[in-house]
Amino acid sequence: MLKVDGLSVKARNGMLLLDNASLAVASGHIIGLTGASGSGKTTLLKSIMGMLDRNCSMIKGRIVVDNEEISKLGTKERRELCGKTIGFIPQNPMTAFDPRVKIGTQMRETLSIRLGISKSDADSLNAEKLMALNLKDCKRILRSYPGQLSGGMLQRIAVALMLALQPEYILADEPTSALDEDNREILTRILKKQREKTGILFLSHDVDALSALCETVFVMEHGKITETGTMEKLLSAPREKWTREFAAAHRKVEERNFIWTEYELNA
Ligand SMILES: Nc1ncnc2c1ncn2[C@@H]1O[C@H](COP(=O)(O)OP(=O)(O)OP(=O)(O)O)[C@@H](O)[C@H]1O
Repeated sequence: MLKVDGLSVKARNGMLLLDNASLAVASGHIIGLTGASGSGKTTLLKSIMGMLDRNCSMIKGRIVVDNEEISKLGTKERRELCGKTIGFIPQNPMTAFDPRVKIGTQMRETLSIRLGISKSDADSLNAEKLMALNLKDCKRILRSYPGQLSGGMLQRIAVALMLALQPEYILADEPTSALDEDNREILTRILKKQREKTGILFLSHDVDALSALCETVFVMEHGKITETGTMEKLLSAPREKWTREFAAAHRKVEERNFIWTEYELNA
């Protein structure tokens, strides 16, 4: 179980980025986290990863993974958890890779160091996972530098690496944001399958993905968890301001789609 317990994070300028936030992710479950832009979702993930910006610090609370309070560990021990115990799919895929090194080299080194496997085994595992994510041109991808690939491709490569590493917990920050419809569906299917052996914290504004994947969705506003429930319940009976607006916006999209479909049928 990965538990965030009463976490508060403050920036040096005095701004409270997280305010007594608590949630838990158990293996075999996908927990959703949504909320307005700037409400603190990424800060929560960075806190779990031990990757808070230098001008920010935890002022209260605990982060516990499988009964170990990881927020008490030093930087080096914390870094060792990255990849094997906790995997991170960042929101901006460009930040996931070193722009100076070819993708194939980065993936190979990550797997051979983290999993202790040979470079050729790492190459085969990488190719297999890239194919699973619909990146069929994997030879070219492995020979490319990050800047030669699209945002959507880099996002899927970050997911492929995560699948190869098989961490106990995955923190995914808007993993579908740069993907087209087909690839969003493929990723949703893969994460659903991955849930069997992993606990996943899934940050998203994508109602379809949140509904398809998450049993419980947490809503964050101004650094606080304000509301929790199934996506269906949050949309049909929202309590708090942001959730009400989010549900209303979703209804409008659905109505527009409905009108468009009717129009198409009558045209
Ligand atoms: N290093 C920092 N110093 C000061 N303020 C920061 C820092 N990092 C983030 N913030 C502020 O903290 C708030 C929360 O940011 P965060 O990136 O966690 O939000 P978010 O919910 O992930 O947003 P989005 O959905 O747009 O990614 C924002 O107001 C942001 O400007």
